Amino acid sequence: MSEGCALLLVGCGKMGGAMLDGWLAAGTASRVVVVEPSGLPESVRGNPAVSAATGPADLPSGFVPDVVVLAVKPQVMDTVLPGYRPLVRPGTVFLSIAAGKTIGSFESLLGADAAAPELSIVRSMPNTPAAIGRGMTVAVGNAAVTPSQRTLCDALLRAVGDVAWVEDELLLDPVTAVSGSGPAYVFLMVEAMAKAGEAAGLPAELAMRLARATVAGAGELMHQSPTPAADLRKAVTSPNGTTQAALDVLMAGDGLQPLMDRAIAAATRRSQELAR
Ligand SMILES: NC(=O)C1=CN([C@@H]2O[C@H](COP(=O)(O)OP(=O)(O)OC[C@H]3O[C@@H](n4cnc5c(N)ncnc54)[C@H](OP(=O)(O)O)[C@@H]3O)[C@@H](O)[C@H]2O)C=CC1
Ligand SMILES: O=C(O)[C@@H]1CCC=N1
Repeated sequence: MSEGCALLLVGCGKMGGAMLDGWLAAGTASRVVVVEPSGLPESVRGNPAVSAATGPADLPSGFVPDVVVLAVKPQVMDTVLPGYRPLVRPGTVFLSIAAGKTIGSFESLLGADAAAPELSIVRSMPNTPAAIGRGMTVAVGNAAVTPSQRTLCDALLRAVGDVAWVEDELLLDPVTAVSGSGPAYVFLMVEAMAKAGEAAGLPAELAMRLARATVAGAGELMHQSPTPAADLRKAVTSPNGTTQAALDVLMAGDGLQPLMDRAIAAATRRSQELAR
């Protein structure tokens, strides 16, 4: 279904660029036009399937995208999107990856009646492991999205990792807080483990090497094993051993859980604010 789709990518920074590499590697898009102030990223220069445009008025003549991927920052979406109104047509689906921006806001920015059957919009939230095909994306579509458009968007998102579809758009705020922003929390944990290792006497370089390898190895173990995370944790924890001593701190009433609860709540609130 998705073979050979024509794609317009608006914004090719960290996230758009990572996804573009995945689509080209998987062959999910056969023709891509990229609108990005810095031009085409290095990784796609010279690829005959990809061309650059400076804006909506500069698209190749006769180019009719099946999908318009919106990958600019939420803060500039309101100024950028109205320029793409002429692309609204029954066969084209708009696929956003922007944090916070709601389906309702896209409907008004694209200038179509919210009830217009031809304005197909999918709002999604990927994450940066998409760069290595190990992303996690959650998506929700409006009523106008046809089964084939949903299949097409699913194929694009699946080319860079796993995909879950939800019916309730409000879930996208906590989704953003958990999986969209989540990689940053894990990288911070590596930094914190390395710093704590240094404080305990390890040379800085060795501490960072241990922290990085441990988080990467534990992540890969979890990826390859169907065992629940709590059981993987218990398998490390010998009764009255070293892990137990650390977990008594991390799992105390003032340990990791209340901290994570606050962090996720703050990110969820920020996602809700970005909608305004
Ligand atoms: N980074 C992440 O982990 C994730 C990001 N997202 C979402 O992805 C979107 C992009 O984020 P991210 O890739 O991190 O940000 P980036 O800043 O790396 O990418 C956005 C790109 O859009 C470009 N841009 C600005 N104005 C225009 C325009 N008028 N037309 C086309 N391109 C334009 C920017 O160029 P310039 O820098 O020159 O302004 C920039 O290169 C955001 O909406 C974010 O919420 C979603 C999930 C995860
Ligand atoms: O920080 C942000 O707003 C974006 C959305 C999720 C990850 N990065």
